[in-house]
Amino acid sequence: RKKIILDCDPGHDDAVALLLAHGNPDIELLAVTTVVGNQTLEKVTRNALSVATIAGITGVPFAAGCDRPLVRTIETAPSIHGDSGMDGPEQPESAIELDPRHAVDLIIETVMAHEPGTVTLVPTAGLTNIAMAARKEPRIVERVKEVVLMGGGYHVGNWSAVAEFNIIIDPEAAHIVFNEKWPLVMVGLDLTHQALATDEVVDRIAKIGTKPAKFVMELMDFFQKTYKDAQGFDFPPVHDPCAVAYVIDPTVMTTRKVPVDIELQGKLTLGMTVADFRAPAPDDCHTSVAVGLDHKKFWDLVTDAIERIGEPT
Ligand SMILES: Nc1ccc([C@@H]2N[C@H](CO)[C@@H](O)[C@H]2O)cc1
Ligand SMILES: [Ca+2]
Repeated sequence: RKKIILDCDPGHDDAVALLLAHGNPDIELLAVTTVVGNQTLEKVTRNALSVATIAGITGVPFAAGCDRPLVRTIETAPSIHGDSGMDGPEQPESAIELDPRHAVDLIIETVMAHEPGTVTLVPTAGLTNIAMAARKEPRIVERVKEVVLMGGGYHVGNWSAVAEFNIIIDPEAAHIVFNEKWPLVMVGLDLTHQALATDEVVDRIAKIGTKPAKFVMELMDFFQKTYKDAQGFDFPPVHDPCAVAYVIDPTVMTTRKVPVDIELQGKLTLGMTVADFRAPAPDDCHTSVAVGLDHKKFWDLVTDAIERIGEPT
């Protein structure tokens, strides 16, 4: 099974990523960590524990991490995720206790406790925790199997004309993460804007008929409304589970090996993930970007995972 640490900011799509990681039999979820992003750290952490309660996730440590970016001020996304960060469904009170460790320490300890080259980091939020972990314990960089992150976009932005939210809210952290020499797959908006929760997809999920399926339905209903109002999409792109799907089955998408770096100075381009498609890619290129999604294979993975979760509570 593939061992992963999910670093997230639930977030409607983070919640689906967590359900996919929990429900898919090929994934061993070693730890879940939260970071400020879609909403404040307190809110996204509460949301993560709510999802764990609904999905019946036990025996997996959940730890909260950084409550603000490395340098800049906090910027959240209530226009998309609402005031709670996961508006739409009723939120259960969670009985799950947070791990007392800081997320950065949980990430470091988990990576160092497993064989080199066996743990994949799956960030689906700003990269503050990941950058801090690499600075506090540089040995994790060569020990991690790979970083598969939802973030960025080589031709698409959503928080500025050319920058994606997870990158631009902490561009200094992203610069650190993209410039460490670990293998890194950027699952950016170019890919995730193909992962639309169409009516057909939502109907498939509704037919599962369990509480977790109903929870996802209510998430998608809210997400569809805000994505329509805020970004003019007919259906919401469910970004974060695309990163988990790649870890499960890399054939779910095509990728290109290209150098990527993060703009830190540009007035118009701050936070842009600049990908250099000029051929040939340097031999020591450690970054790839996701290009084309197999939509059916992706949604098959998501609906299968929700079915496997069943009715845990
Ligand atoms: N408009 C908007 C802003 C932030 C996000 C969150 N950031 C990433 C997509 O930009 C995902 O991880 C998602 O949780 C999605 C839409
Ligand atoms: Ca997210």
